[in-house]
Amino acid sequence: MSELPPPSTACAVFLDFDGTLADIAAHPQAVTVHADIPSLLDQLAGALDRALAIVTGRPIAEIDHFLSPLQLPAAGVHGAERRAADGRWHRLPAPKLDKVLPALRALVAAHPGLLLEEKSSAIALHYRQAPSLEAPCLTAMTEALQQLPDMALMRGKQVLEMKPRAAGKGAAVRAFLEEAPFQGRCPWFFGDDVTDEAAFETVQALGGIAVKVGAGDTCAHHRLGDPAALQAWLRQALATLTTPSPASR
Ligand SMILES: O=P(O)(O)OC[C@H]1O[C@H](O[C@H]2O[C@H](CO)[C@@H](O)[C@H](O)[C@H]2O)[C@H](O)[C@@H](O)[C@@H]1O
Repeated sequence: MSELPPPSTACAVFLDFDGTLADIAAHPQAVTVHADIPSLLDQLAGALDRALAIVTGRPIAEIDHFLSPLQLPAAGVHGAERRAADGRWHRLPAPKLDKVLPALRALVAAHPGLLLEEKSSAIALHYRQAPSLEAPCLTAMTEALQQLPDMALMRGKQVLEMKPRAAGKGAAVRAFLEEAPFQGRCPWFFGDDVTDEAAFETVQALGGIAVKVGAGDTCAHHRLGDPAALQAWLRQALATLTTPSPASR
């Protein structure tokens, strides 16, 4: 791991949400975002010519809710949906999740500790409140996957997620980087989870900076301890980018 270099106004910043901008909570809706985060992100985006985006497994609508009133460029559902900086939406075709939902709903109904998140193009089966049920959850998701060959299984933090094979955080970052205001900038990606590794690989292959937030194996060359450390870095980055250099005073 090496020390983070100072940011410059030529960066594009990409931020994961859960475990990165916000601490992990007992339930997906129990997450809280520090009160000054929307304003901080808005100011930082301003210093970067708006080249700042959220790249998350959640639907973009949920990110808008947590960061309200701020609406940033965003990739949601692991890249299955994307709102570009010009406000245009890009969505992969919705998979036929109806084929597998009844069996997964039945599993969750039989075990109140489990939680099923039904997204437009993905399904997340959470077992944070019932960790002993990880194995049956894996069996159920593996069986479901056999009916949906265009979907892939990912293991997140106490969650098993099924998302379109064509969707990924690396591809989402590449898509942003083909468009203004991201194009031509040095990409920085901050994430905490195995689902962020594809984005880490992508930005490092492009000469950018990958930052793992928290513990765990990673291909990222840089690390911050936790979401609080990221928030401190964001505040420092804003100060660095908005303080005139001595030469320009
Ligand atoms: O890509 P991310 O922004 O990191 O989103 C990944 C998944 O995060 C959420 O689940 C995780 O966070 C929850 C709240 O802290 C926690 O309760 C859960 O155990 C974690 O797995 C979210 O619910 C998923 O939809 C995201 O895909």
